[in-house]
Amino acid sequence: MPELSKMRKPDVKVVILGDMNVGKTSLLHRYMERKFKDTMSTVGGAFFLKQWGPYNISIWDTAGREQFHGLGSMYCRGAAAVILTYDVTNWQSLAELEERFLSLTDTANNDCIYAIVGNKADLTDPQAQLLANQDGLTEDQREWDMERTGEPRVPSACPTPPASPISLSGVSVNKQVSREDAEALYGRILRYKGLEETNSLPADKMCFETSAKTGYNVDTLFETLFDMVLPSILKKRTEREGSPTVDLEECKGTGKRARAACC
Ligand SMILES: Nc1nc2c(ncn2[C@@H]2O[C@H](COP(=O)(O)OP(=O)(O)OP(=O)(O)O)[C@@H](O)[C@H]2O)c(=O)[nH]1
Ligand SMILES: [Mg+2]
Repeated sequence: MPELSKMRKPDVKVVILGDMNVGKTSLLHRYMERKFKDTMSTVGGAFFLKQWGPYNISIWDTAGREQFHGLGSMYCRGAAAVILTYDVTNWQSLAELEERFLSLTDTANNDCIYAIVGNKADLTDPQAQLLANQDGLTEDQREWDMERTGEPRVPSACPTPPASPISLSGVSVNKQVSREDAEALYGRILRYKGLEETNSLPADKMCFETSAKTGYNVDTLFETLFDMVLPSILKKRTEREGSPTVDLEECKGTGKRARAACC
């Protein structure tokens, strides 16, 4: 763990919330370390620092266990984005977002962005089992090739998507939460926050289905959010430094491939 005094100062804060076991820590490992690895149920919270172009984004992983619930609103204080995570195979995990986690976001910034994320899509969606990348390789296969040869593998033939989840892994789990359910929750969150749907980011842009296991949609989720919090970063910097104008377009997406740093 790096010394606190040597750490870069975060420009903006993103928090990931949700019930225990939905895969919050796994999503962060997948994004920051490009790996799906064994996890322990999170105790308290953990903090990752991501360099995004010239900016530093802190991403806070939180514990879903009831006993740590009281810490949630502390982690959300000053957040520019909150990722509300559920498990697509577990209806209750979506319900918990509204019943238990939404009120924790009262301490977030007024212009905080909310994303709703259904994880474990690999258990219900054949596309997510394979990963959405064009070569059909999983992130782990790609990483392994790169480490071994220094080159990405050229696929010999275009992979044919499997007909059903059963033909891929032999595991088929019922999907309990549909995209429509998640989008309906997004609408209720906007109402809870007193925001007009017409003036807010649309539900279909803010609801994601991901798989920390295969990497499906994980980069898209984080990188979409990072682009969306740029105005927040720029506003904060302008307030701090008193600089009058910043070219948003110039800064946008500059760090797309920056490697993760974590503490
Ligand atoms: N199939 C599948 N399993 C997953 C996925 N993400 C996480 N898991 C598994 O789900 C379990 C819980 O994952 P965690 O990342 O520890 O969950 P968490 O939300 O951080 O849980 P707490 O820290 O207790 O709040 C682990 O056994 C993971 O291996 C996924 O995308 N697909
Ligand atoms: Mg965890």
